[in-house]
Amino acid sequence: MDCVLEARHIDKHFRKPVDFHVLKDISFSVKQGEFASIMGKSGCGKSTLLYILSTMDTDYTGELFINGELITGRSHQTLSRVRNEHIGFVFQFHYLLSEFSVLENVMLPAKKLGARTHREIEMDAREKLEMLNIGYLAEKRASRISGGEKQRVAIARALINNPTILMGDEPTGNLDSYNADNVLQIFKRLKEEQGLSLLVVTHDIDFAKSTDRIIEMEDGRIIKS
Ligand SMILES: Nc1ncnc2c1ncn2[C@@H]1O[C@H](COP(=O)(O)OP(=O)(O)OP(=O)(O)O)[C@@H](O)[C@H]1O
Repeated sequence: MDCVLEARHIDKHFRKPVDFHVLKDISFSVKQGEFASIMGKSGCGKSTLLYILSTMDTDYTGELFINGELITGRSHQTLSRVRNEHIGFVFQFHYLLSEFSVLENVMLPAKKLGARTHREIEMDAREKLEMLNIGYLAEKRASRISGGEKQRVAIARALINNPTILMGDEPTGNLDSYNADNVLQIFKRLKEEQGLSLLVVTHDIDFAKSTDRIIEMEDGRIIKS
């Protein structure tokens, strides 16, 4: 598989309260094992684009391919399957369920997919936590761990269905420099050791410089990639 994600002429308007042309003819692709970042001034359309690329927003023109499969115009059921099977997502805020244990949080997306037994999922979740050096947190309540630990748990959760591509919207935006670097090193390891593809929106120039490629946006367009 060559390209894990391909955007062709993605265009989007927000119609309310007034017409606003937020994305203008966006075309680019992410290759297998590539770690790309998206940068650009606040309001240039990064999050809007990522929302489309992660199949959560279907209100656009153009074409989106994930793993070679045309995603645009498909049913909600298909989008949900593609999202669960192929895409891991890490946000600025972790959105862990605070009343559940770390292990339960990581297992949740795999239980939703329903392709494996509880035991298989639990073993995999523990392995993912170990890989991120937080195996010792498995039984803790998600509300009782630090911000940096929460983000690593969110990464383990994003990896539980073995996605083809990991997308992040400011995944280090809420972290101090130590924990931000920790997340960056984890992403680089996932790329190098597992051939994972990553696409991350960031405001952090040092983070972006550590990725394979910086896609620069301005006023709804890609100006450099
Ligand atoms: N639902 C909406 N309706 C109208 N305009 C919107 C809507 N959502 C976002 N916008 C506008 O679209 C533009 C792009 O927003 P977006 O959140 O994609 O920018 P961004 O580059 O991710 O910004 P930031 O770096 O601040 O997160 C902004 O001007 C924003 O105000």
